[in-house]
Amino acid sequence: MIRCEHIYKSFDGKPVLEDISATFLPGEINMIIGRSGSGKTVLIKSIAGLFPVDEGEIYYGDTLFTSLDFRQKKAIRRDVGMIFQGGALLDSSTVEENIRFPLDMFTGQSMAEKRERVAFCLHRVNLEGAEKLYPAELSGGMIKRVAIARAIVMNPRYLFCDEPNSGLDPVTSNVIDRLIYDITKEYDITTIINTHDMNSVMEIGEKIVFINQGRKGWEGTSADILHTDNRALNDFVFASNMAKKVKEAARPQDSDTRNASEN
Ligand SMILES: Nc1ncnc2c1ncn2[C@@H]1O[C@H](COP(=O)(O)OP(=O)(O)OP(=O)(O)O)[C@@H](O)[C@H]1O
Repeated sequence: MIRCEHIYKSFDGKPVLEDISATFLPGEINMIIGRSGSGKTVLIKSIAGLFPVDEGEIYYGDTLFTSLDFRQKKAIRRDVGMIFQGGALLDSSTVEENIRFPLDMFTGQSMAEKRERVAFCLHRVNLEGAEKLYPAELSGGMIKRVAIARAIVMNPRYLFCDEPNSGLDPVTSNVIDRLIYDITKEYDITTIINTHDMNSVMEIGEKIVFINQGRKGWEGTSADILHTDNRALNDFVFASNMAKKVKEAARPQDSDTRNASEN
């Protein structure tokens, strides 16, 4: 579990996050949604410890992460897997070297042990046999799968994904979503995903936190989103005509309501 209490963060005096509190549970797909520039990336990077917060507390389980020194934070980071926009693979390293990187950094395992673990993770993301390929030889969907394999190679308890579907077609996006969902359930990971992809929210989202101009605008389940009165959230969710039509189709017709109350 990860818990944020009253997080504030500003850059050069400009507030970006104001009074954000939220709890993210293990074994669940927790999603942070909001418009471009609302502060999602700054929030997930603050939670991951990549940005120091100005005020507030972040707990990993019972551990107050924000009070730890560098060495103690590094120990917690062993339990964290991250997937960044674009995949963030090392272009001059093979798939195997990219996935092995956290093992090289954090463990004293033998090369045989590391190879075995890399092979297992590649199998888990359906990329067996891709060990010797370079990132330039991979499709966008394959790059994301390698990034997922690298993120899970250390058996993380926490998984942070910043726009994991950016640049992917809808079908490949669904494959990546399903993979992240399955891994989260399989290993009981506390997964936090930043997205503005409403399809992902409805497909795999469980706990949703809506950030509006740096503040928490709403939180609830993906099912609740369709019925909220929150204006800013509705403007965000139903920005596309297709989404509006889906909502209208889901709404009971006036005649249905009348019939129901008459019966
Ligand atoms: N390192 C930084 N230095 C200064 N300002 C920053 C920095 N990182 C982010 N910001 C500012 O913080 C605000 C929120 O940015 P952030 O990247 O968190 O938005 P976002 O919701 O993730 O947007 P998107 O969906 O487009 O990725 C923006 O105004 C941005 O310019």
